[in-house]
Amino acid sequence: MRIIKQGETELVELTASYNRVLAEDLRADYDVPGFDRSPYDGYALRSQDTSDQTPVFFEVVGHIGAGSVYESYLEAKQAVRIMTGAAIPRGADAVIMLEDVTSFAEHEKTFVSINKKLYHHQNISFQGEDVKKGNVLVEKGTVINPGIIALLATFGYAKVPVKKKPVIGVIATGSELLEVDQPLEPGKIRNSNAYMIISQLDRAGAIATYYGQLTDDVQESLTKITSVIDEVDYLITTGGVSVGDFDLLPEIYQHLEADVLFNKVAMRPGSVTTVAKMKDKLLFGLSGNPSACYVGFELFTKPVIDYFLEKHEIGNEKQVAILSEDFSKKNPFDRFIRGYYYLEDGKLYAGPAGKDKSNMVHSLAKVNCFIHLPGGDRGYKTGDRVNIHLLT
Ligand SMILES: Nc1nc2c(c(=O)[nH]1)N[C@H]1C(S)=C(S)[C@@H](COP(=O)(O)OP(=O)(O)OC[C@H]3O[C@@H](n4cnc5c(N)ncnc54)[C@H](O)[C@@H]3O)O[C@H]1N2
Ligand code: MOO
Ligand SMILES: [Mg+2]
Repeated sequence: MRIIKQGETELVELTASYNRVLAEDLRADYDVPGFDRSPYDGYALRSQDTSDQTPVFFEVVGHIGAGSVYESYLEAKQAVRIMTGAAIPRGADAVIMLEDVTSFAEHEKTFVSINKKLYHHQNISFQGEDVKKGNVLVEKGTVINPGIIALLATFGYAKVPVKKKPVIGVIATGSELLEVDQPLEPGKIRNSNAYMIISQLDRAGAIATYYGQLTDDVQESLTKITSVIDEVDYLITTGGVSVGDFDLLPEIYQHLEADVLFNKVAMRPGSVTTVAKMKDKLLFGLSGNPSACYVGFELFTKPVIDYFLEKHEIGNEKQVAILSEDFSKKNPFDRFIRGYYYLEDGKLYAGPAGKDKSNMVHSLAKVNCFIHLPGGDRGYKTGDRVNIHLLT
């Protein structure tokens, strides 16, 4: 976090601002409502003229819908037929609903008979009762949701200042990899990590640029990384970071003269997660194992994206849940179980989303959280309270 940069601001159309990160405080530059208005279809009148002892007849002197204004001043025993959202006429201090009056005509004038005492300010939606001018309504760093879109429109943001998305390159490494449209061959597998990461990047609010897959060849990898590094803010590779004969990333970092910040993490899965710094760019060396790759991204890349976007919350939201299954095997390292959380009877539970091995892919389909089990000399039991990281 200390060495990474934060992104710039750009203006986007209001309709394109959903899910983006607000780059400036959203401040009210006028009261909402901007004028006292009627919350009902009815008649605006002076409450002092009403009575519950005897019916009072009011002359209907005007008729306004939302968007129109009654220009005159309302006098004693006068009423203006007014629709929901229309400005309260000057002189009026209350509104009676249409259902509560009887209207009749006499000498080409219209009257309403009212049999009810209204109080001062009854049924008025006041200027500023929703939003007061000058208030900060949404702080910068907030992800824009549909409600915020409504506020942005209310305050005239045809263009919205949002944080620029980081551009993050994705490269898959491994001579065993086939592209998704290729038929299977002996010993080979389809590259799933790249597409998984591209969608994780999308979910995290970044722009993914996919540079394809490379074989385990130092020169090929060096050429590729060098040629694309200037196009991106950060670069993610998957595979080749462990200690195997064809795990070439450590050597590649050396050739690139990248500063390896760490190349092992005391956790499972994702223990091989490596991060190196090259000029002002970070190179994320995520594991080739699908589950380890997924976890490495969420724990290490996602927070960097959040920071770049200057979000309020860095990293995934944490909660405490009740464990729904035993994890009796003790483990010296912290584990991040690919989990599934659910609410039942008002309580939050979490259990494994499938088999918990770092080389497995099936459990990722159901995962909506990680269950963080700190390493130590004991296992965990059903009913234990555990921290979870929400992924939704
Ligand atoms: N002697 C040791 N062996 C291993 C260790 C160790 O500490 N000592 N660590 C293990 C752990 S933990 C992990 S995790 C893996 C990490 O492997 P790499 O990051 O080097 O990844 P690869 O060797 O390239 O591939 C591992 C595995 O994942 C498959 N893979 C690779 N790329 C993709 C992709 N794009 N889509 C789907 N699957 C992919 C690959 O075929 C391998 O099966 O190392 C352990 N070994
Ligand atoms: O990185 Mo490995 O997945 O710890 O299993
Ligand atoms: Mg390997």
